[in-house]
Amino acid sequence: MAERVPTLYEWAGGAEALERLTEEFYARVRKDELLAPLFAHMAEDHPQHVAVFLGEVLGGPEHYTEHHGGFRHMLSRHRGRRIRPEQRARWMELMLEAMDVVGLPDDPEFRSAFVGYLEFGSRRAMANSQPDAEPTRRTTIKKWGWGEAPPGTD
Ligand code: HEM
Repeated sequence: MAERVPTLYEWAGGAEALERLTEEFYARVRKDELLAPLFAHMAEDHPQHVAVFLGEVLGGPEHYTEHHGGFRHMLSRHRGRRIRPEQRARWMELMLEAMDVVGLPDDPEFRSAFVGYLEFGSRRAMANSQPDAEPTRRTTIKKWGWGEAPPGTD
């Protein structure tokens, strides 16, 4: 029987690896002139909550849905923030740096899948943060997988 393909969450190193990622990322955000103003009032546990959210997206436990208000709560935190394209681009840049610094797996299969999600999520966050954003029908967190290149792909 074929072995089960690990989830992106498992491959990344689980909750602990994602927490290291978001701690490193928000340390950079706090010092960044484009992003710091947007996050000036974030709670102490914001990095940890985003790690839990990402874990759920990547196929880990559904703890953001069960304990942190779920998809609609995440949406409400972006609403009205008017994220600008250059802020989104910087957000991606700092995420990519943080991934390398904390040593997330750097195989092409994992990175392309994870970065694919971050491009998707950050563009959705930016769109939903505009004052004229269309209401979102989705109520549950979207899951992300390996896409075209699961581990072991030639
Ligand atoms: C894949 C992309 C993204 C994900 C998964 C994500 C996830 C989240 C989550 C889960 C929260 C709520 C945290 C909580 O429950 O406490 C949040 C809040 C927030 N996000 Fe995002 N986000 C993304 C992209 C962005 C981008 C691109 C920006 C801006 C450049 C942004 C700005 C914010 C801000 C300002 C908050 C509120 C912070 C506060 O509480 O003061 N997000 N995000």
